[in-house]
Amino acid sequence: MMHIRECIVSAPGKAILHGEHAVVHGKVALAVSLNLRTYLKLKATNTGKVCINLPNIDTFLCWDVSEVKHLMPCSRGKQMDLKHLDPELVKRLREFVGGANGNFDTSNMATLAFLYMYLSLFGSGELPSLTVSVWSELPTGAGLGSSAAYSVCLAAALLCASGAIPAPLKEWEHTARWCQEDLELINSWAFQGEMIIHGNPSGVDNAVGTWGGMLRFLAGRIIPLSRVPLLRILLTNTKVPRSTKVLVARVKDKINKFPTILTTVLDSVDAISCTCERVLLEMTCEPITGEHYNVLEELIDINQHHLNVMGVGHPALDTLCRVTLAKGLHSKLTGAGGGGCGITLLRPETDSSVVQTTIQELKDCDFDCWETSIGGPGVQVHSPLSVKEDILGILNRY
Ligand SMILES: Nc1ncnc2c1ncn2[C@@H]1O[C@H](COP(=O)(O)OP(=O)(O)O)[C@@H](O)[C@H]1O
Ligand SMILES: C[C@@](O)(CCOP(=O)(O)O)CC(=O)O
Ligand SMILES: [Mg+2]
Repeated sequence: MMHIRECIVSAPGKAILHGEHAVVHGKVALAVSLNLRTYLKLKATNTGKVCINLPNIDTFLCWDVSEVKHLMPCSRGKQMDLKHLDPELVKRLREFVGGANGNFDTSNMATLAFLYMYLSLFGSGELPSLTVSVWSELPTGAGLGSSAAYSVCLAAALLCASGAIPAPLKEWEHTARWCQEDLELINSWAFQGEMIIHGNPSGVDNAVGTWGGMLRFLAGRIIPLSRVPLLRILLTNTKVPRSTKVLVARVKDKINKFPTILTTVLDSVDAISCTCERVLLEMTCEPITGEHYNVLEELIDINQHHLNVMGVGHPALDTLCRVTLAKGLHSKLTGAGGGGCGITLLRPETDSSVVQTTIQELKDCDFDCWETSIGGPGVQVHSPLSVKEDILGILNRY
C-alpha cells in the first residue's frame, strides 16, 4: 500500500471589506482574514477505503479505493492547468455523488471538491487509503469564506500527503507555514475547490485563506497590505441561508440583462475599494482623525447600496444596517450577500456600552453577533499540541 504523510492543517475565514461580486468581474477587492479557522486532519489507513468526515454539514462518507479509481478518465495524466476544471472528471464525479441534475447541496459540493482534488492529485498512480476529517469554527455558507478555508485545507493536506510539497513542521515546532512557492501551489489547488463550490470564483477568498492578513486582489493579482491600521469590526450573522454559487450567477444574469447600467455600478465599487485602500494607508502614516472614519463609514454605506442594486441584498441585512445606524454605526453585507453575514465598523472611541447594547439588539433580531479580531495567519500545519482540545477531540473522533 502506498505510503502517505499524515497531517493536521488549518486555514482562516475572511471578511471582504469592499469589492465582493465586483471582484468576479475584474474589479479590486479588499479582504482580510479572521480569527475563525477551519481545521483538517488527514490520516493514513490500511482499510483500502477513502473516507471523509464533515461533521459541520453532517456528512460522513466512505468508498472503496477501487470504486473511486475507475472514475478517473483514462486519458488523463497529471493535471497541469490549474485555472480550469477537467469537465470530464467533474461530469463523472457529479454522476457518482448525485449532483448531476444541478443538485448543488452543501454535502454534494463538499464531497465533489474533495474527490476532485483527491483523484487529480493521486489518480495517475496508486490511490492511497486515507481518512480526512474537517471541523470549522466558521459558519458554513454565511459569507465568511468557509468554502475557501475548506478548499485551502484540502489542497494543503492532499499536496502534503502526496509529497508535492514538504511537511514544514520541525520536531520541536507547534505550527509552521510553507514557503512562497508552496503557498502558490496550495492556492492554485484551492482555487479548483472554489471553482466546484462557487462556479465562477474570483480567487480572493482562497488567497486570503492561503496568505492571511489583509490583501488587495485584482484579476488574480494578490498584493498583501502590510501596513494597515487596527480596525474594530463587529460581525453579524443573520443566519439567512444562501449559496454563493447562486448569488454569483444572479449578478451575472443582471449584468447580461443591463450591461451599461451594471458596468457603472461595478466601476463605482472598484473606486470604493481603491479609496478605502488609500484612506487605510493614510491612517498608518498620519495621525488618525475622525474624518478618516467618516470617509470609511460613507464608503460602507455607498457600497451597501450598490450591492442592493446588484440584487444581493436581503431584508435581514437591511435590518442589520438600520439597527446599527440607530447607534451611529455603519454596516454592509460581506461575502456573497443574500443573507449570511454583515460587517459593522466600530470607531476607536465607540463606547463599549454602545457596542454591548448594539450586540444585544442584534441578538434580539435572532442574529449571531460578536466583535472579531482580524488579520489571522494563513494556512498552517499543526502539531496536535497546538490545536485547541475541543477541536482536536472532534478531529480524532473519526
Ligand atoms: N466545514 C466544512 N465542512 C464541509 N464543507 C464545507 C465546510 N465549510 C464549507 N464547506 C462547503 O462550502 C459550501 C459553502 O460555501 P459558500 O456558499 O461559498 O459559502 P461561504 O464560503 O461564504 O461559507 C458548503 O455548502 C460546503 O459545500
Ligand atoms: C461574491 C464573492 O465575491 C465572494 C464570496 O464569498 P463567500 O463565499 O460568500 O464567503 C465571490 C468570489 O469572489 O468568488
Ligand atoms: Mg465561499
